[in-house]
Amino acid sequence: MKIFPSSSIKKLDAYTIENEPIASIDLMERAATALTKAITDRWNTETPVTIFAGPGNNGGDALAVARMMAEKGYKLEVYLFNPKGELSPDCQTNKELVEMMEEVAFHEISTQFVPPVLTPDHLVIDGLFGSGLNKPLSGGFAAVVKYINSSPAMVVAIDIPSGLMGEENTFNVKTNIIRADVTFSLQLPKLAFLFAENTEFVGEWELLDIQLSEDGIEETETNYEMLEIEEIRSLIKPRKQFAHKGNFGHALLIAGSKGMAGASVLAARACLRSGVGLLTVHAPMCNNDILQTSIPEAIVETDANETCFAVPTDTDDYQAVGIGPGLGRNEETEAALLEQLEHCQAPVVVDADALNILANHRHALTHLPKGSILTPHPKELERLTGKCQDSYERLMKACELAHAAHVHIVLKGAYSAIITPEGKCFFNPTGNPGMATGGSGDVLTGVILALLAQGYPTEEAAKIGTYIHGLAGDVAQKKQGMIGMIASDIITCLPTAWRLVSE
Ligand SMILES: NC(=O)C1=CN([C@@H]2O[C@H](COP(=O)(O)OP(=O)(O)OC[C@H]3O[C@@H](n4cnc5c(N)ncnc54)[C@H](OP(=O)(O)O)[C@@H]3O)[C@@H](O)[C@H]2O)[C@H](O)CC1
Ligand SMILES: [K+]
Repeated sequence: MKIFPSSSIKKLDAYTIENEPIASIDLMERAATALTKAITDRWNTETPVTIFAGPGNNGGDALAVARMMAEKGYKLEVYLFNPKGELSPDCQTNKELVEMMEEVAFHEISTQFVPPVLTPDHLVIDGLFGSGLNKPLSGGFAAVVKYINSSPAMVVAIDIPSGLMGEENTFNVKTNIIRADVTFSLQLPKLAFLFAENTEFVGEWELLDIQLSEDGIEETETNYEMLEIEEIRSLIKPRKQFAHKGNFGHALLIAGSKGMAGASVLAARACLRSGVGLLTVHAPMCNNDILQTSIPEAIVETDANETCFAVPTDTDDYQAVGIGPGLGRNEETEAALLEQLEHCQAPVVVDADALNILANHRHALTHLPKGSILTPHPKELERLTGKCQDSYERLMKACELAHAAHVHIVLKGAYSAIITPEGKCFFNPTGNPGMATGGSGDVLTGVILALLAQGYPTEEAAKIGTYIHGLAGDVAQKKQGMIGMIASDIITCLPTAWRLVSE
């Protein structure tokens, strides 16, 4: 599913209006019908409703919703803010329609605004500004937003909370943004919904289909997309009847140190549960017995060092390498890692301590093996790129890094982003907060490593791996609950996740 910037949404509206064809006012009617259904499905006619409408089409939507809800018997009060004495044509039309309705208490505000009483029983519908917002709110509009935010009422935002920009909010005035409980967004999600710090404004979000032109969506370019199960399913290669383990690659995992054997065990198990033909784990001597007993399916190759990765190994026989989980960061390991990366031909998944070491040796980032993937969480990314103020800046910096280093990046978190060297970002919808637990990242490394070893192109390996990892987390959450689940449960649920997308 594509995610468009506000400018493209305007063009898409225009495309739909011209090519469906549909009159602009009828498209608004369609949006309002979907909004009214979504709102009236959740709140009954007993709910006192106060609607705040702005001068543009977001306000037009709100006024049309007011009319439709009044027709259904809701008790409504409507405030239309028109400080410039100028409304968009469709907003004007809907104003005239709602003004005529006796059952609606309608107020048009040009200067003085006496705020209505809002109780915990009230539902506020925010239709002040939508995708047409072009600067942070200030003055009278900011005062209205603050009033709504300070009230105990439930707040539903139309399309996007008023005051929130669709993409970048780094320099926005946070106190002047509506804090919605629910956002009913039209057709497609906005990039801003995917950033953790905007949850306080967006609340729960739901998409409403208003049948914008499919051709228009198809033709309009964007760098942002949400992954969907159909795409992932189409990428997974079926196994041939006469397949043997040689067809599914030999992966090398370089992981673990004294006290951190667990990270290597988790990554190795996840790799084996993701279809790899063979797996060798390169580990310090002290972890040999642990690995041999806990993962009989893996081959163990011991490092010459007792406690850490210290001697690079030959990677010629492997189709992919995973490096980093539980590796530690001592000097010997640093040197070994840099040398290992320099001489490796196979694509590498670089995670955890390997990323932290690279942060101290950034020059090494620019000669990583072709097809490599970095899997940082936000802190690890910032060690590589420098501090970021918010998720948008972090995403932009990750894009710059992917471009400069010619690597793919999986920026982990809710809606993990898979970033290509060309600057495309694919957001992952699977996963849940139960996965925010130690070892969860090691599992992802193992899954992606398995896919690279099986010969999946880098972008596909990153997309499938991230999606499946989240899906396994969702299956685990259903079984164990968010609080009780641990990283091993994600591995246990990998087979179910694979079946869900491949059968
Ligand atoms: N396809 C769809 O998604 C559909 C969307 N609809 C709805 O339309 C809005 C977008 O409507 P638009 O008219 O483009 O924009 P807004 O309603 O958000 O606001 C535009 C007006 O707001 C003024 N403005 C912008 N920023 C500020 C600000 N910081 N302070 C004060 N005023 C501001 C702007 O005036 P300018 O003179 O600055 O240009 C405009 O007057 C979308 O979100 C949906 O809700 C359709 O109804 C159906 C299809
Ligand atoms: K809004």
